[in-house]
Amino acid sequence: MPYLSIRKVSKSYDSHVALQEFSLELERGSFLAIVGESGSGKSTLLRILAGLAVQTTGEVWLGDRLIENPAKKLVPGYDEIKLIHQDYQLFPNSTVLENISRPLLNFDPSYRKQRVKRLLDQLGLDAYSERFPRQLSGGQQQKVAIAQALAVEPEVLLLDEPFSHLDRIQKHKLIFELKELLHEMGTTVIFVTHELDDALRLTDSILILQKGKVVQKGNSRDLCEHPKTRYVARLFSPINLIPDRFDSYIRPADVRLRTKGEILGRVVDQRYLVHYNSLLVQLKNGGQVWEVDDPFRKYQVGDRVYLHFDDEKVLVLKS
Ligand SMILES: Nc1ncnc2c1ncn2[C@@H]1O[C@H](COP(=O)(O)OP(=O)(O)OP(=O)(O)O)[C@@H](O)[C@H]1O
Repeated sequence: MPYLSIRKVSKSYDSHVALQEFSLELERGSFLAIVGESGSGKSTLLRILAGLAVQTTGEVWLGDRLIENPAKKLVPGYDEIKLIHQDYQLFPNSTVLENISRPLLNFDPSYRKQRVKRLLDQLGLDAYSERFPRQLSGGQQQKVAIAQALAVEPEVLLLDEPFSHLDRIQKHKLIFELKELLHEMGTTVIFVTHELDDALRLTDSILILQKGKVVQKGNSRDLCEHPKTRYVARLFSPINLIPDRFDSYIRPADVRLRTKGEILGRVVDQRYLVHYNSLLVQLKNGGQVWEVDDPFRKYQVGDRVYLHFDDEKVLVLKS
């Protein structure tokens, strides 16, 4: 039986449709990442799911409970569903321990103490419990905000790009730690981001939003091999438009470099990457520039190269 059920939810601001009719069912304890560019409606959806924004149509159900929006509920939001976004607000004059304790003020003091101790331990914050937020790094502050949201043991955690203040290494470490912790707690998680790489570090279950509309849902392999739009294809790698063939594209990794052949070009740039060199090749006819992988690091700027690809690797993408 689906646990979180989103039924025909949509949102318009005057005549602007921020989210087209959206339906989704999630099992308890499952993880989903929603990937979309800026303005695609990700935050709008999460705020509706958390009961913090009024939808134009549709309903959200958690088990057999209807999630009421602020038009119906005097105190918006639910303890069962927590939303964390990048602009978390910690209490500046409270210590880490006090910040994490706050949501638990109405709980039994011994439970509160034990719960906060566990969260400090789980998020690796023990050493900082007596510090104030200003005495912490961005990553540590973000962990405190996460601990605060987890204090009441929400059943659903909605993550709205909460790691965007962190550098790549810190971010990936935190996603990894959080993934283990949330699986252990059995939390149902929806993570929205515009970075596919971040999404895939948390889960392989991906939904792509474009201009307020779901364009595709699946795992990374489905999406990479059978993208429905150019945007979905480009989340994985650049794509090169094939001359004289409508809406046909090829990925840099699917182009082979030869010294003889059909499509002639000249290498105009070369970048050293961990598994291959990435080349920019200017095509002779038309002057278009292709991005091509050179796995044997064979070619230099100025070299003439011929480009080959198998037809089965061609992606036909109309939008
Ligand atoms: N209060 C509002 N009034 C009018 N339009 C709004 C309002 N909030 C959001 N929008 C519009 O709705 C659309 C979706 O916004 P939303 O914030 O959900 O996108 P997003 O995918 O979360 O973007 P980002 O990644 O930049 O946060 C955008 O076009 C935005 O301008």
